Amino acid sequence: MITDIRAATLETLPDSEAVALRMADLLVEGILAKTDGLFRVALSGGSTPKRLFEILATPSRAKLIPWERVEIFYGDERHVSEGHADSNHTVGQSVLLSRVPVPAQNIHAIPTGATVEEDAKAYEKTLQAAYGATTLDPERPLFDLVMLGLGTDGHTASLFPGQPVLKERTAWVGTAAPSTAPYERITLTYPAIQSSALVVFLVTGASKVEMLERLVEGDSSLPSARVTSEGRIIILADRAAVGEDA
Ligand SMILES: O=C(O)[C@H](O)[C@@H](O)[C@H](O)[C@H](O)COP(=O)(O)O
Repeated sequence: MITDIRAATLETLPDSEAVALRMADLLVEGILAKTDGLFRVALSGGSTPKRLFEILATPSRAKLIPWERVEIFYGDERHVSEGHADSNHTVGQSVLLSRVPVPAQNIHAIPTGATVEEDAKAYEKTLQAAYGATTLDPERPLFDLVMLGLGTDGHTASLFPGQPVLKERTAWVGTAAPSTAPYERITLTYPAIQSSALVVFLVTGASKVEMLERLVEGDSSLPSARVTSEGRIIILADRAAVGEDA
């Protein structure tokens, strides 16, 4: 049964630290509950996840996780050279992945060394190899957890307003060239995000008040509000993003 954003659970937490801690708990719970195969997670980009990554890398938390059973993907990537400061993988690698014993073969950065179309195709092949099929089975989600952020224009991953990739219903990975953000982008498409047991939005800060309100209302003019899941959708927001701190 497909869940849409209007059926999402909104959890309001005191501050961004509490949001990061709650996300860390959800990840630990999910990983420990997974008994058949690797726990496949798509990390979100931008600045919000950084504190979560720091928390997961702290020894007291890291030792709770059987990292050999975790397989890391990204929801999207900026099409910049490997190691570029604005790359989502550069942040993920430096703040978390280089500090925990997740096997290197379980880490799948989105390639950025060829053309954006070639790299998107290559990433789709990586996803299909991990999944073991080239078509998505609604009964068998591609991801155990997809983490998403919320942009101040209502985008999520790199599903930006007005981009052709919003119409993609077959490919698992697409590209975007938003005029409102630097760099070309590679992104999971809606069908790939929908193939998930759990989608969690992380939304913090007063700058997100308007978009969070419209997301929760299911305003389908926002790309983020068109996200669906074969499983559950949770929105973790702090009081500032909900507008309670005003
Ligand atoms: O690559 C990216 O930028 C992200 O994937 C993007 O979708 C991000 O999650 C939102 O723009 C929120 O970004 P902040 O967390 O920095 O507000």
